[in-house]
Amino acid sequence: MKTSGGTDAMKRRAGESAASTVDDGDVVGLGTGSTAAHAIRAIGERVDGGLDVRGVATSFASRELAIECGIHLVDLDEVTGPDSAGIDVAVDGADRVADGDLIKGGGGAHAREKLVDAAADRFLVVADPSKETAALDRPVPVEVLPSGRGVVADAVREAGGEASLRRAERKDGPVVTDNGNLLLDCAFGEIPDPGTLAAELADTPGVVEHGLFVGLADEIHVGTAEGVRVREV
Ligand SMILES: O=C(CO)[C@H](O)[C@H](O)COP(=O)(O)O
Repeated sequence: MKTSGGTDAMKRRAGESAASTVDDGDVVGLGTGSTAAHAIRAIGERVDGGLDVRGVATSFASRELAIECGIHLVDLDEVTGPDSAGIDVAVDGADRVADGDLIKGGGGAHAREKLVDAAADRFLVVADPSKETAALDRPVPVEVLPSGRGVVADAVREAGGEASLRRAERKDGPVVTDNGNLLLDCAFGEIPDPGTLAAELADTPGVVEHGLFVGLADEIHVGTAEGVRVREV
């Protein structure tokens, strides 16, 4: 995604701030998107300087970037489950941040992002100030089984929303996720009770994962023109 130099600098500050908290020996969840990419590059620079970490990618894109940055990668199932190392910290971006709750999935990677971010001991959100709003107010990306898109769209309408299939920009047809599924962007207007909507979406047959991240974030790092604001939630 193309951003202005100013916004990109703010995203970079947020990414670098979160990357600076990674410790030697950590297993690190590597988020997706332009802000998370700054964090991945900053972790890569620390790896060049001798930091020993293992990364868990949340998407094809974050995997490619991590490889380019020299970060040793492991699969999620190598570090989770009984007697496993676990994930020490995950760093990921967001499309909206309100009261510590998030809308994610602008890049269509929220299913794997949620797996990794929720499994981490510490989940650090990295954002620029445009992502902060009083209420979650943009369409919620919902990954659906391809054959279930009509069923899910009907359920979204019954819940008071409107679902639109995300279409690809450079091909005729829909966006297909890294998991081979489709995406519905579901507009509900302002979401007064994200927890209730999250539970409703999760209960809908055909939904693989939705982009509401409720109560998962531990710290929000917001890059600004002056520096970085860090807030625990
Ligand atoms: O959820 C995401 C991808 O699924 C991204 O983290 C989110 O879209 C933010 O992206 P960016 O940092 O480029 O603004």
